[in-house]
Amino acid sequence: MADSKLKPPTSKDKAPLKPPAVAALSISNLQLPSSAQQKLTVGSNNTGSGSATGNPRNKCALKPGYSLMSWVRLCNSGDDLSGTGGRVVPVSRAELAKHNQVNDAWMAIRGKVFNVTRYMDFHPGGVDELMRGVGRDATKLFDEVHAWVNYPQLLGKCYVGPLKENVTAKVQTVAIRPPPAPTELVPRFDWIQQRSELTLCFYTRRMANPGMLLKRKSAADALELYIQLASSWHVFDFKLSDAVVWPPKAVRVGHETGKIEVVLSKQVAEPWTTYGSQKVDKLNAPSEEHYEYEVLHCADFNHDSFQLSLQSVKEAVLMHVPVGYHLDIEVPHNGQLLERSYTPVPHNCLPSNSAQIDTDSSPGIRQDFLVKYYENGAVSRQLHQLQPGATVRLSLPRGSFALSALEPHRNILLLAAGSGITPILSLLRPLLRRHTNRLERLQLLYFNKTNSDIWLRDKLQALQEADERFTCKHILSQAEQPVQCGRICQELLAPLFDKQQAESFSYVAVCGPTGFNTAALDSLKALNLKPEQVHVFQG
Ligand code: HEM
Repeated sequence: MADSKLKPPTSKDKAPLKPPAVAALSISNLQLPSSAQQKLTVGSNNTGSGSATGNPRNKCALKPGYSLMSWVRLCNSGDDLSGTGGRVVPVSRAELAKHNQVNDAWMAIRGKVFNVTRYMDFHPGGVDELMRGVGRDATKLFDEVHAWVNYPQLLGKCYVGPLKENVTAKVQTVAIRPPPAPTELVPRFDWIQQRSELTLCFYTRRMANPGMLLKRKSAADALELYIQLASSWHVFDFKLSDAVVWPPKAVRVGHETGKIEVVLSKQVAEPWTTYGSQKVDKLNAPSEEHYEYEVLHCADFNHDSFQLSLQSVKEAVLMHVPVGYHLDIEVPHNGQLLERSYTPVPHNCLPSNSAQIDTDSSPGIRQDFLVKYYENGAVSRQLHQLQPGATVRLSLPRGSFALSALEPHRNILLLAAGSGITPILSLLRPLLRRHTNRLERLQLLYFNKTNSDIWLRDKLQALQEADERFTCKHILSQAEQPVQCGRICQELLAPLFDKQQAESFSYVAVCGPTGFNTAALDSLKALNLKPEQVHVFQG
């Protein structure tokens, strides 16, 4: 009997039916899906053009040392892969055309220019194929070959800047976004009302970890709501029966239930016969990728960090960031735009002395950050100088953390170093409040140089006292007694993965600087943890 898997390919087989295995890779969080790794291991030993996945397409054998893992390492090495020294530089088409050599290769995809010079030898389709797209807008070509490839993540560190005069490309971002897979979830809408309130409800899926962006419109009976599910957006454009008060009275996003509720006060308290009407578009992403925010508060937090609280200008948007996702803060400097990723800090984690500032503003109108100040860090230096009222821009939520991946795990270890604590903080509450497969143990090992570098010690201590399942251990590299002294290494972690122990950890989330993340990943691999048991956030 013929094995269908071994059948020679037909031209139909070449159509992009392949599951987007590569899309699961995240540079920003260093997570390697097992399938991607396998593919690479085999691919790098191949001599022909056969595919490691058994998918007989035009994949090339990669030279030793040019695996996907090596690319991830290079991306996290701090090397300047974009060649712009971390600056975002707008690029004209004429300028783009000049970078068309193998040793100087730029490429535009969906209005963004990437320097792919260092990626050449890592490209699974080979150098010659990649060269077909350099020096020009390669969006169409890229999509024809492999629309599913998650290039924003793979090339995140190669980003040069936006392609100038790129109005059409911006529109294309919306239009060309790969259509959702047939199984893709579409949020279900429902509504309920009281005399004075209207509640809009959206049901996604358990553990969907949705993001949300609510936009005020000029008319008081209209609003736009965008729901983010992984990398896709669903847009609900509402025309309500009557006027409502902005901002909403409450917004609730259930991490576990996947349910979103937006509670609006009616301007006139009376029963409505219907909520109004809405148009849904499941392919569109918000047309704007950045939103204006003004500084509410910028004040030192400890000897080398500060708290930055931002509020949407004119309260125009309300944003809920999915657990483990980050926002890019864009700040102008000398005619250029500097950008860096920061994970917002949950309100309940903020130092209590910041409570004087506007704590009651509707959740999501405000975003709070703890920022480490680097003497040579252009972005942190700029942000530190901001006065209340100054404006910056925030991107849409970005990331690829899958909360659902943690659902089967009841013993979870968190490894954080320095300011890498911020994405970890966003996990604490959702994990401890999880009802399904209730957590047994959540342990945080928090690595710092000295005591004075520890962020939010009191808050972590209070959580430990409030919930016996949570423990936090501080590990200092320049220790003052009596805390534990050390650095991340296999010996330190080994006892936590002793299979003889009933409570050995089965999942680890890591966030710190590159060196820390790499050391953690190496140690965890040596302790036989599989890629799907580890998530690394970029520090
Ligand atoms: C626009 C010019 C490009 C061309 C003509 C091209 C061509 C190809 C070809 C022919 C393959 C083998 C296809 C196959 O497996 O069937 C391939 C694979 C691949 N390319 Fe490209 N490529 C281009 C740009 C890029 C860029 C910019 C990236 C960076 C993110 C990239 C990442 C990949 C990856 C990850 C694979 C493996 C895909 C898989 O396993 O399914 N390519 N490419």
